[in-house]
Amino acid sequence: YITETNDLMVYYGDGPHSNSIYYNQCAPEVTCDRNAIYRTINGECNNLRNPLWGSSDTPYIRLLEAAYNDGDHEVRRQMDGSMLPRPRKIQLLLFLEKSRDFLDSNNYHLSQFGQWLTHDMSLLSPDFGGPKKCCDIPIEEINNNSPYQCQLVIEVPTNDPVHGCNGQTCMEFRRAMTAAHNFSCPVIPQTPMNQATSFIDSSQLYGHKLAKANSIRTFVGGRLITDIIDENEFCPLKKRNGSLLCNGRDNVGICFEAGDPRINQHFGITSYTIMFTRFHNIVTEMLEQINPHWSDEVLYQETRKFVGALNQIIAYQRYLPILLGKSYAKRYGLYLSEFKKTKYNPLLIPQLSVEFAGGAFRVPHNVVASLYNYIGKNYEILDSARLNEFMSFSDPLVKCSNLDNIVRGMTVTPGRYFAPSYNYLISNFMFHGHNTGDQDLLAVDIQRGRDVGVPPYIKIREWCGLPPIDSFEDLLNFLPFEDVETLRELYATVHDIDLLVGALLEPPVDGGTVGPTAQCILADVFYRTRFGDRFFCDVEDQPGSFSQEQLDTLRNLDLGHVICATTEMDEVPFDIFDPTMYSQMVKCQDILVKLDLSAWKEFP
Ligand code: HEM
Ligand SMILES: [Ca+2]
Repeated sequence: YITETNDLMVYYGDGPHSNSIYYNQCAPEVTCDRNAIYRTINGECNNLRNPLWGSSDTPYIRLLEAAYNDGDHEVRRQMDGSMLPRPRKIQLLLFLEKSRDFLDSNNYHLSQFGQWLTHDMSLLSPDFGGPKKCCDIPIEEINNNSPYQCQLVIEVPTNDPVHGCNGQTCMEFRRAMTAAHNFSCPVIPQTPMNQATSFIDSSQLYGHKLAKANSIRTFVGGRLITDIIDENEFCPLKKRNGSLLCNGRDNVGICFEAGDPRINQHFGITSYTIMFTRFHNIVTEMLEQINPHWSDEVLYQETRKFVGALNQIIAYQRYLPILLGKSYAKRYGLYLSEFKKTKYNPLLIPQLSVEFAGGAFRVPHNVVASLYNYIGKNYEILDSARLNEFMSFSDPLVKCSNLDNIVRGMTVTPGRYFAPSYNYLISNFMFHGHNTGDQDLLAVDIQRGRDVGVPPYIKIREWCGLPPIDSFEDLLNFLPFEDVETLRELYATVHDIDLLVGALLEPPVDGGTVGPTAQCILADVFYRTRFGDRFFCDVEDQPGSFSQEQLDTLRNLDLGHVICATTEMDEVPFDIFDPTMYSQMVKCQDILVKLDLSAWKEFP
């Protein structure tokens, strides 16, 4: 089940970790229309032999055996049988002192496009059943008999330098939904379920399931539903009550609906969803002008296909080279070429791995910056906001031109340099003001890895073919002495280190922003989501493949066109990830001429 394509290990679907039990015993029967020219909303029938591959509500695959103490769900132990170090303790000893923000040569769109892409591919949802608040259970009473959801709440030491003085002894954490617990499929060990479509198909905008997708369509002229506030178009408003993220705060008036439930998480992701919703409606109107005979359904699907392809192009042409390094991305088939189109491989399972969603793709949390600037038309700083205080709180976005000012700020402000740490605010006060209480994203990420049975760092490094590590001393080849000493203090042996901890400490690869272990796990998934996607933008000879002319149009578009078309900004950096201080600006009116859809004109 393993072949080598340019040295990259590719697991095929009949391998031992491909969840065949789920597909054979528990998954619904699906019949596919082989001639369908559009993707289904939930991703089914992309792979015609295994119609559920890549669709929403399917299990993540594992690259390696799950690491659980009891082979099912209990958090793994260290080699000497002792408990792993507490996640918050790891944050405090190893990372917190490095949590200041240094300026990067990329702007905020690097982190924001990254999160936007994550929400397209992965929704590893916590289980919100059981007790309302896990921290209501006294922390010393938590054990294996506690409600499943609450077994891994995060303990805050009493001498915590940040929270010790305010008396917070517990941070909320809920175990992930699994096939066995939440989808009545007896998969052992516990296997988390992906509620997103793993394909890069803009399902975070349109919905990962049909009912959601339909609920945000107007069914007129291909448009998505919007609400107008002060003459500007926003995602539709919904009631706060019952909404995952808006619910937990006082004084919140605005709560948006969109394809993905995380739209209200913070104003960066909210702004992106609003921009892409506006962009959909602009494109669909342009298509209607060119093809007045097209029905609502055709307009909607053609626009969805257009937007999905554009996001793939931004991901592979613009984002991945910065993340993984351009030469590596090219070498491993992750860069699109005009001359060599993507050849679809139906044997490749287009699922995300547990190691990716529960570990490696969280490393870029290290580029999330603490402060967001509102910047005006003349580049004056109007205001700035702490990220953590505006999580689940979109109200300020809809006032005056604030969305435009935030997006301008994200464009012209250098982002956070990829340091081996998360910023101080999300390390201590994430969701500040929310009724969950303050959280530590790094501790959550470490805990999530353990929750879903991610194997330890050294094992994964080895799987990646990196030089073997047998002792803490071996780590000195690439880690600073102090970090190795702290790791030695925290963990029983070098084989016990958590994936996220090791991957975050590794110095970045040449030309990229993540270390070699994260690079390898990310490459594995982005290879699958390209070559395992029958509707990938430049796949030829499938029903619904783009014409060469259409593809040429799409390839000339970028995130900058979306920003120009949907905000009041009248110029953007030539390279959209470069903050202006490093980059030349281009006028929106000049670049928007490229948004010319004549290649879509149909001659009846
Ligand atoms: C911009 C600010 C961001 C914030 C406030 C944020 C916050 C969060 C939170 C609260 C979670 C849930 C953690 C859990 O319960 O396990 C999460 C998950 C995750 N984040 Fe972020 N994140 C941000 C940006 C990013 C970026 C830039 C990336 C990567 C490029 C990223 C990748 C992920 C991934 C892969 C997950 C797991 C998602 C899933 O499968 O459900 N995030 N993030
Ligand atoms: Ca998707």
